[in-house]
Amino acid sequence: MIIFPEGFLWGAATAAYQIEGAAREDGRVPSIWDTFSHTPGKVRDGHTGDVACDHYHRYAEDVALMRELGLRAYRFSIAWPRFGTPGFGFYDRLLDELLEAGITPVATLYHWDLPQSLQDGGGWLDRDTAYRFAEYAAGAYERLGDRVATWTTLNEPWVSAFVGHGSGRHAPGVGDPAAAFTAAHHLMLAHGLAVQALRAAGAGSVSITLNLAPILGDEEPARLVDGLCNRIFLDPLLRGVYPEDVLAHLRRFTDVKLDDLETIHQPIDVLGVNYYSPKHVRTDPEAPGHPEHPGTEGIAFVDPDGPVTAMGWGINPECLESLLVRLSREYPGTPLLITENGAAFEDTVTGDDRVHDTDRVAFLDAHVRAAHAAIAQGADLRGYFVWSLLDNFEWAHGYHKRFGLVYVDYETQRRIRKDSFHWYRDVIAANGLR
Ligand SMILES: CO[C@H](O)c1c[n+]2c([nH]1)[C@H](O)[C@@H](O)[C@H](O)[C@H]2CO
Repeated sequence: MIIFPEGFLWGAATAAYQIEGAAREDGRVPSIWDTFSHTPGKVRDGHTGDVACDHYHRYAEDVALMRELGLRAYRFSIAWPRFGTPGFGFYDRLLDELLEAGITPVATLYHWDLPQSLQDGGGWLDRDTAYRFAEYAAGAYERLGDRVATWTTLNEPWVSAFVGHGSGRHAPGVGDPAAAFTAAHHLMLAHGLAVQALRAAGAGSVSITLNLAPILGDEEPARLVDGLCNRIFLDPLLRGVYPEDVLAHLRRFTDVKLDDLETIHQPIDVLGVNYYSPKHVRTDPEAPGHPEHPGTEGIAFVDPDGPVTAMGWGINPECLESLLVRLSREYPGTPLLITENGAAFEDTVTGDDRVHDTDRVAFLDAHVRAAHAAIAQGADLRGYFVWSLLDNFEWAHGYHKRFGLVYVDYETQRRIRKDSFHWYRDVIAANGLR
């Protein structure tokens, strides 16, 4: 029997644009993802978050599913586009429902849905946006701070910066390496300013969530890509410095003012870690480089061999274990939360109205065991959040990729519990695995 520490925070995670819908309801203003998804060719089959899982209206039913799971915590994001509108009252209703169900709310302030009006003013390429974010953070705390247990400033600044501004595969759809590094810096500045604002308002627990991945393969390219993906955020946020190799690299692309490190380096109470899969690289003089990793000419990003998920991502629980152990040794003193781990597989509803997602159960089982192995090696891991509670809008893939413990029939909005839902319910009840 594998038993987790007493009080281990078993959770599930979602994000506003991916599940809420009600895109134009109660005063919600457009975000960059409304603009992006309504731009032909950006999202598969023209899917948008206009309706999504209709969670804005069905939140009580979804919290009942969380209660049935026995979730200790629920990670969701607050839509900045609803801030300052009548629709912001949705979060009062959601929080009251969660607390009534005995579920600890973990709120992300920014999960990629920047108000389009700020994008029109430069977005993350404009330093001013960082200050607007801190004002939003303080205002959200004023409204909801009495009920949110942990505030997460940003979800995955690497994706916002390098997928949104490097390749342009995500909103706002900019394809410019210099813009990517500038956005990355301003996002970290936004984090630091928001932490200061949250602390000043009285916030007890503050965090940030990073997507982190071990970089496997040839040593030299792996070191560079580790710098561009992992250390470019970990070091400023947790050490107050840009790593020298990363600084030299990013200076090839941008002369953005970088002397904000004291602001960026705010003490946080927990580091959120989103882990799905490692990256694999090798030296290849012919390789053109990767637009989401600017300056990687001569480095090939290799497809994983072995089993993959429906996203084509390698299945490698051992890398979760090694990542958590590395973080605890190289960045000691910051407790960790796995804020996302999960997998998309081709789910089908069988005649008995079930979804026998054995692949997902196997994936989650292996990664929960890896998390436990990391704790056994000293990692201060406080919790594990499955991505995701519900099937939902998977960004540029639209609704074609299903990550949920609960299947969503988007035609009827019916929720169907997958086998992984029942498996996870039993893990939480046992606080571990057989
Ligand atoms: C490489 O995976 C990234 O870390 C990552 C994967 N995911 C994420 N980040 C985002 O935080 C979610 O909004 C996605 O829905 C989810 C599934 O794609």
